[in-house]
Amino acid sequence: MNKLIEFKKVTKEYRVGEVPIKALDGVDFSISEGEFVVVLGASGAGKSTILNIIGGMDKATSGQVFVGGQDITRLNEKKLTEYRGEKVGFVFQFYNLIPNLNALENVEFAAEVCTNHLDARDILYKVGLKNRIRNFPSQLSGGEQQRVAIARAVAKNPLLLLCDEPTGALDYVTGKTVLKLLQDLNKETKKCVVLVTHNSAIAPMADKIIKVKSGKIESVTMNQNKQSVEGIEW
Ligand SMILES: Nc1ncnc2c1ncn2[C@@H]1O[C@H](COP(=O)(O)OP(=O)(O)OP(=O)(O)O)[C@@H](O)[C@H]1O
Repeated sequence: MNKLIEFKKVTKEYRVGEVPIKALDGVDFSISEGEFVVVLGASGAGKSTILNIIGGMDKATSGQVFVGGQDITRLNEKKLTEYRGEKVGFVFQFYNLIPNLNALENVEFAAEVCTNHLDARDILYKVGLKNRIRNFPSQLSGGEQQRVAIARAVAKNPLLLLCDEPTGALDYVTGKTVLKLLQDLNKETKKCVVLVTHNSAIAPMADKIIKVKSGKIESVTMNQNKQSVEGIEW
C-alpha cells in the first residue's frame, strides 16, 4: 500500500518561560492509504501533538512530515491553511459545532469552501441524521452532535480524517456507535482514519496501532486480528 503519512525524526518543543518541554522526541512512523490507525498513550504522551502536526494545526520543531508526498513542514502559513482546509477532516472530543447554525448548515458551512466537497445532506443521511438535519446543536444529544461533527469532516472529502478522543465525552453505548460509524466510513470510503485515544480497549479495531510514551514511539504494530466495534468491550 502507498504511504500517505510519514514522520521522519520529528521533534516538537514547547517553551514555557525558561523551561523547554519536549512533547515529541525523534518520532518516526508511517501510515498507509486507507488504514485505520489508533494512536495510543497515556495523558501527556504526545498523542494530540502528533495529530495536530499531521493536521497542520501545529508545526514540528525539527524533522520532516510527509502527507500525500509533500513535506508539510516546508509549507508557508498560506499553503498550510489551504492544506488544513482542503485535505484534513477533524473530529474533536467536544464537537465544536456552531450553535446558531442547524446540523445541515454546520456541515454545509465547512464543506462548501472545499473544491471536491460532497453533498452535506447525503452525508448527514449516511451518519443516521435524516430526521435531525434542521435541529440546532442544543437540540441534539452528544452522540448526535458528534455525528454532525463527523459529517462535517467527511463532507469536505478530505484526504484523511483525524479524530482526537472522539468518544471522550460520550457514554459507553453512544461512544461505540460513533466508533462503528468511523469504522464503517473507513471501510466504505477507504479514507485513512487516525484516531487518538488513551483507551487501549479501542486498539483492536485498528489496522495499525502506534503506541506513544513520553514523546517517543514505543511500538508500531500491524493488527493481525482486526475486530469490528461490536466485538469490543471495555
Ligand atoms: N501549547 C503547549 N505549550 C506547552 N506545553 C504543551 C503544549 N501543548 C502540549 N504541551 C505538552 O506536551 C506534552 C504532550 O502533550 P499532548 O497534548 O500531545 O499529550 P496527549 O498524549 O495528547 O495527552 P492527553 O491524552 O492528556 O490529551 C505534554 O507534556 C503537554 O503538557
